[in-house]
Amino acid sequence: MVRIAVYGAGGIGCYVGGRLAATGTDVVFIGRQRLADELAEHGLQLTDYLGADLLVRPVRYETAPAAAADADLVLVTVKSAATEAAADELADLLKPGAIVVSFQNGLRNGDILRDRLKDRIVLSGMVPFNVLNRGGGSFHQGTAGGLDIEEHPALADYVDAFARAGLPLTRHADILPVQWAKLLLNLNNPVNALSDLPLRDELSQRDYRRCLAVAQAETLALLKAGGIKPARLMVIPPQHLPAMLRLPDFLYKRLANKTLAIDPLARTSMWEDLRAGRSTEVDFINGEVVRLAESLGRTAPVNAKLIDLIRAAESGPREGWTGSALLSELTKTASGR
Ligand SMILES: NC(=O)C1=CN([C@@H]2O[C@H](COP(=O)(O)OP(=O)(O)OC[C@H]3O[C@@H](n4cnc5c(N)ncnc54)[C@H](OP(=O)(O)O)[C@@H]3O)[C@@H](O)[C@H]2O)C=CC1
Ligand SMILES: CC(C)(CO)C(=O)C(=O)O
Repeated sequence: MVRIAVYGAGGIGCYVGGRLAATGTDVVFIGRQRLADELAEHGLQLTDYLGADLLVRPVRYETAPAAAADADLVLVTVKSAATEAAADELADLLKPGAIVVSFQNGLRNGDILRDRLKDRIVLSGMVPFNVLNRGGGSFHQGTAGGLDIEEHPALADYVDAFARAGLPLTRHADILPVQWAKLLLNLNNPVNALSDLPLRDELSQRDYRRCLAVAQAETLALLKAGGIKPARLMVIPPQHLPAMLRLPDFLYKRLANKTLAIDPLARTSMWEDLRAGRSTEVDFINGEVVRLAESLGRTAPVNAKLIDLIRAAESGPREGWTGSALLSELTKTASGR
């Protein structure tokens, strides 16, 4: 039987690993003592937007990296800033030929792992859905989706386990367009974190959506200039996202109800980071847009401004931004005022 290790088992790791464990796969979770204690006390409870409710108990949750030593497949689910350290911890431990998958946001985590984990198969993956850590060992999937992953023949041994877990793997010959498409959606992370609202409430307000639209429009123009075509992850093609976001509320809601089920609990991972007083992944999301712009001899003022605002929020509490105040800040920036 294959053994799977989840390295950095927080929101995504506990949820994905938990769904696998709930359907009979051998999973070891590796992460922090506070979660080890929570799961020892309560077990791992997994709920989703469709009403699923699973309890996994007992859970093998370890805090020492060595617990990954005999894994055939390692799912890396630390936040992006922790990837280098995780890779260094795993480098001398993992079996040669072990498969390591980055199920993280951003574009660079796979490369960071690949550089440090020679003789292993390193693949990039993408998690399209939202997971909320509700505390007490309870994790909630708030939006729809399976898992996307870079194609490799060695994945054949795992496809059934993920399908059984209700998280089927969609395999891609080229994952970069998928990662860029996800990054376009993650441009909402700073807007959501600054709004201090649940995702659904935030997206139901046109001014916040217009903030996201200006960040996406800036990014789409740069992708076009750079010859990068983001994949289509939703019914709406990526190029049409800003226009959809700018629709008046009643039209947007009508369209969103048909295409995008978000439950009222969902928040972004960046909101969770700000709330917990951690540094965020803004440099791995909006920072990629700024770097793309620089590589093309251009600028990305809206994304650069969002980075500045998140940095300020990381260094101290502040009331949530209203949509109109944030929009005026971003449009002032975009027009160079
Ligand atoms: N949450 C979501 O809804 C989604 C998240 N993602 C992406 O998935 C990735 C994971 O996010 P998420 O699960 O929310 O993050 P979490 O912070 O919830 O989980 C990561 C966990 O890893 C722990 N950790 C960090 N470094 C190590 C290490 N060296 N060894 C062991 N444990 C470690 C962290 O502890 P500590 O905090 O103490 O460092 C934390 O508990 C991110 O890239 C995120 O953007 C993608 C889609 C949706
Ligand atoms: C699923 C999504 C887009 C929003 O929750 C996300 O990736 C995140 O929170 O980081």
